Parts: sequence; C-alpha cells; structure tokens
Amino acid sequence: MNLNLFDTPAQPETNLLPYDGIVNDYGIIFDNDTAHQYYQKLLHDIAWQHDTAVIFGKHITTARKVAWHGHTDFDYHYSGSVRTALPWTEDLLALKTIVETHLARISPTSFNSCLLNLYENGHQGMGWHSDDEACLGKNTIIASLSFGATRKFAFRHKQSKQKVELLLEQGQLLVMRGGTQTYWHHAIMKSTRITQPRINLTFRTMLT
Ligand SMILES: O=C(O)CCC(=O)C(=O)O
Ligand SMILES: [Fe+2]
Repeated sequence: MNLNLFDTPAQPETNLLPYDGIVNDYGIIFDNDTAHQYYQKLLHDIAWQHDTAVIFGKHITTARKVAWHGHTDFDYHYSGSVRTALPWTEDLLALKTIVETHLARISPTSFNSCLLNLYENGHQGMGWHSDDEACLGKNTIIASLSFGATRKFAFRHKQSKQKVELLLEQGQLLVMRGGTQTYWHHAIMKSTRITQPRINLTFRTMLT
C-alpha cells in the first residue's frame, strides 16, 4: 500500500453539508516543511493591509489584515467598492496551480483571483457572512487554503440555523460550491487561547 504519511485520510467526495450546498474537505495537501515555508513566505512577502468597509453606514477598519491578488487586466467590484488586484506572485501562482490540480477530478476550475486574510491571533476572526457578491455569480466555487494556527471554521444555515463546524489546519484545502453561499453563512470563530497567526487564501473566480 502506498501511504502518504502527511496526508490525512480526507475524502473530498464527501459533502460536509447536509443540504443546500456542497463543502468538500481535501485534507492537508502539503508536508509540514513545505506548508511552513509557504506560511513564512506569505507572512513576510505579502503587502498585508487592514481592510476598510462600510457596515450600516459606518466606515470600519478590520482587525485582521487582507490582500487581494489576481489577474490585473480588470477591476473587481467587491464589498461595495472597486478594487484593483495586485499581480500574482510566484508563490500565489504556484499555489493556485496546486489547488486547481487537486480540484480537477471533482470540480475543475480556473481561478482568476485570490483574497488573502491574516489573523494575528485568536482575538481576530471573521463574522458570519456569505461570499455572495454578484460579481462571483451563482453557485461559485471558492477554494480555501490555510496556513499557520489551527482555527475553527463554522457554517450556519440561513433558515434552519443548523451548524456544521470543522477545524482548519496548516496546509488544509477546503472547497465551497453549489448553493453554499446562497443558503449558508460561514465564520472563523474567535478563541482567546490561540496566540499564533493564521493565513487563509480563498481562490475565487470573479465574473468579468
Ligand atoms: O479565513 C477563512 O478561513 C475564511 C475566509 C473567508 O470566509 C473569506 O475570506 O470570505
Ligand atoms: Fe467567506
């Protein structure tokens, strides 16, 4: 038997949601050293910045930091403002290809952008939301790749309020597709016990 020791026995064919959407867990797709190297490089090389948004008419600055990379030949209308993506870095392009290769059998996709989030520690999270902006279109595929501290990720159905929770670890690939953004919210839960940073990359396809 050919066992990859760093591979968790993930079953990407399994749908983690009971209804109204599809979430596939591809498990940890990198060995420890490779994942750690990507983590360090992203931490230092990305031009991390606090995000600003307008919520209930108030200008707010997020605690977490973000970066937005992608094909630079068009602007993205996202979260009420027009954003221009920074160009792909060598690492982000390599990661995009690796992610697309993993997805090829079950949900073949070519992503054109990546939203990066940096959570300094467990005091920083992301509240309940869905990535349902018009520019993503219906039934969009979003691939999420995590590095650094393990954090709890949760889904909550918009009507039934049923919850599905899982931990996202360094090197873990998760895919949201089907009706997930239409029918479910998701969030990164806060936990004061967590003192280390976490980086999350969500590869997306913006309609052009
Ligand atoms: O950090 C995560 O795992 C989730 C990020 C997320 O939901 C988003 O960027 O929309
Ligand atoms: Fe999200």
